Amino acid sequence: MSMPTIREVRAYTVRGGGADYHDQGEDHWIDGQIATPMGKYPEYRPHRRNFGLNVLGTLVVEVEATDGTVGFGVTTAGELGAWIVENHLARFIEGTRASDVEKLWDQMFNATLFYGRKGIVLNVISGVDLAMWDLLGKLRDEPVHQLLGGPVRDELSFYATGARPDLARDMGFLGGKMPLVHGPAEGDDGMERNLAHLAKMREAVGSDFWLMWDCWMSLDVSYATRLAQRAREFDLKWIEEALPPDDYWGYAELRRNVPTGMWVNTGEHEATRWGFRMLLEMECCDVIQPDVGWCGGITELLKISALADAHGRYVIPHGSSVYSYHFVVTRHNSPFSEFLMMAPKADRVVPMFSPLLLDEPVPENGRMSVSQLDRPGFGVRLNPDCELARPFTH
Ligand SMILES: C[C@H](O)[C@H](O)[C@@H](O)[C@@H](O)C(=O)O
Ligand SMILES: [Mg+2]
Repeated sequence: MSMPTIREVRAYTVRGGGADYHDQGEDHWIDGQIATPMGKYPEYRPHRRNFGLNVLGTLVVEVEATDGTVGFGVTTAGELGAWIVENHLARFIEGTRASDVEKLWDQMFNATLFYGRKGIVLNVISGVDLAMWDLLGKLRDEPVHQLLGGPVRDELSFYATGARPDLARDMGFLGGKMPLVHGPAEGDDGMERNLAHLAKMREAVGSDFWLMWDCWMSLDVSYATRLAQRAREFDLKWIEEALPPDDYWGYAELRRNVPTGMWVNTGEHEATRWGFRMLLEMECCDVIQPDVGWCGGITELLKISALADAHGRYVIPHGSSVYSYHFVVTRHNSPFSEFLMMAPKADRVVPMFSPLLLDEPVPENGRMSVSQLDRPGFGVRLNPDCELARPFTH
């Protein structure tokens, strides 16, 4: 088969869930009080929408091949991302061979280096890259996991992220990762309240269930060290993203400080092989957690993962639903996956990118068979009920 080229790229935005899963209505657990780097300002403490966690919205990138086949990818980037795709990246995408993902990635990254490197530009590059892999799978009539070398196991197993690990246990998950509620600005009282909550959850779930804390970049080395040491009593499995992403030195120190056996995990706000090289070479963490929609897409995640493997580290991607599943199932050093509980009360399993995608598989009893991923590309469709806007055209 001769490989078609890309005829057109289109960038759309959509609000309310989807890839910007923090873009939820009121009373969602994900927007309750959670420790954040903005928690030192009392007015921005009660919920994260206050300081604009949901400002970006979802970016949907569609790539249409000359034979009419359309691939798409989603990420968190909204209008800003749409502008970058339409006004800058389109020149590299259109006319490229649908299988030339490496060359396209290299061109997009190098052409944006003067204002990119991390953050929203890498989200956008990731979105385009996911669209290209989806297209390639559809053109070859194969799931993306086959394009990546094929599954190394028959099923995926999941831990749940949400406010109710006690309910996640009953739903069959391996463990529950809770948001830390109180940050350093809330002093000793906040520390005691965090520990009391962990104690209560350990009591509720028993001893054979993982419990973790997601600290969402909110702590400093001293607070995180004290928290981790005191959490040992309650068998905390890992402490996640305890520090700001640029504090590689702090992570290395924290990793030396935590009790033996407790993991220090991080990386969901890190990007590219160079960012992860810092985390790995500086021995910042036990597990890296790249988000395939933010770190550079599948093309870059393959490199990050190989680097982690050479350092003897697990790669447990952050969220990202099918975009993660197709990758995780092909890697020996990705033995389990995250599932984000997007039901407002974290009391039932709903698709992670709801309502944007149709056919999005979800775990049952904490597991998912690879056969649920056996559709061309990433195997999902855009929900026609979600109103897409195309703010810019080129
Ligand atoms: C619960 C955390 O604060 C984030 O909302 C969560 O999305 C992320 O950090 C995660 O690891 O899933
Ligand atoms: Mg996290």
